[in-house]
Amino acid sequence: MYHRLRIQVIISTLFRSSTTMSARPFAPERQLALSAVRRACALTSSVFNKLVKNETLTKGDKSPVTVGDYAAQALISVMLKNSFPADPIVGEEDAAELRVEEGSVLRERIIALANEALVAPLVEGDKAEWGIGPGQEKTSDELLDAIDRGNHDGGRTGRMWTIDPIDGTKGFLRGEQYAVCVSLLVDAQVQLGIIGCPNLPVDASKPDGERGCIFVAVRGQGCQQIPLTGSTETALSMPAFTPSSLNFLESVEALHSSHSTTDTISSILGITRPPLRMDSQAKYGCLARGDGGLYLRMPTGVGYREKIWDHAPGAILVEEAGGIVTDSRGAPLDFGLGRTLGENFGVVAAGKEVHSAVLDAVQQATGTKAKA
Ligand SMILES: Nc1ncnc2c1ncn2[C@@H]1O[C@H](COP(=O)(O)O)[C@@H](O)[C@H]1OP(=O)(O)O
Ligand SMILES: [Mg+2]
Ligand SMILES: [Mg+2]
Ligand SMILES: [Mg+2]
Repeated sequence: MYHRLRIQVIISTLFRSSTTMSARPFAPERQLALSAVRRACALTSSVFNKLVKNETLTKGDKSPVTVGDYAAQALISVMLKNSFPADPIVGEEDAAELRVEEGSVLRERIIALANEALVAPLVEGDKAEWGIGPGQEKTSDELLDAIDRGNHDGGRTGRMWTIDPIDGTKGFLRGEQYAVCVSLLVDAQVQLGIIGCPNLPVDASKPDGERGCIFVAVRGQGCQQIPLTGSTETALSMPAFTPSSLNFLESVEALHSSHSTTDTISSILGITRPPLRMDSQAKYGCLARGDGGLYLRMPTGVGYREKIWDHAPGAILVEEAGGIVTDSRGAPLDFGLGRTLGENFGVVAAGKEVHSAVLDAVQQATGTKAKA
């Protein structure tokens, strides 16, 4: 009797844990991508500390970013290939320039950094079968091939990952905000988004407190924040804003998003609080947790096409935290057009309560026609 009961308890415990694991779509992808982003954040922080802070490479020199970009994309791509070998990747970087520089200091640095990140000891949640941990070095050719696996053209159907190994390069060089960004698209819909922000305060009300957060969202499973150095997950949901309590999140770089257009929109909406300017997709994470009520990205001119890796991870964070993300005409962002979002009509991300008022204001400010 005692044995039967014990067996039943064991079976039901096993059943419960296996159903919770298998019942959650994209659980393996989430776990692996979290680990990859965490490792890539450690890599990029070490590039900053070793090469930028002590000015081994000057800030005017593009190479520290290049080293970090390539090495982080190689690392993430190797990890994705180990577990999901059939999934293509739309990554920002490609290795063409590195291939002609065999033996160069730059290339050797990149290989060493990627391998250092791959062989770092396993932490909670990591699995050796992901091809990480001691002894898991890759050759130069394997790492260059991994970078080039990011050459996929994108498209309307099938599974594909996006990687932006360092988003917000200007912020990275200033020692301010930047982000490591990964997403999984299935038939052009974002199903998983992960953004690692090594320099972002864990709590916006404590700007001098602990720094380093990861934001993660799976479609239908909400948006969570996890400290970079821990595993405690905090569910995020956007607070309800009204125009009087709203403030903008926008790019630091006026070339990336028109500050003057947002100023006009701000006065149409009667917003009095100053904008919160920061680089990178950290803005989407901050919006999801309520540090600001509205992220606007208004084109500064014709010609620039937004890239899918610059918006797919962020968009799902905001949607899963209860917000709405569209272009400035009210149309959904289309991640099925290829590597870019096609024609660029900006981005409007905001809470449900204010999104349509913002679209109206954008229409007034720019003379464009917003969809109902
Ligand atoms: N003219 C432009 N308009 C909008 N975004 C741009 C433009 N030029 C570069 N970007 C991209 O903006 C992102 C950073 O945005 P933010 O200002 O919000 O931090 C980067 O991915 C950067 O791409 P890239 O990595 O190729 O430089
Ligand atoms: Mg980017
Ligand atoms: Mg980038
Ligand atoms: Mg770039």
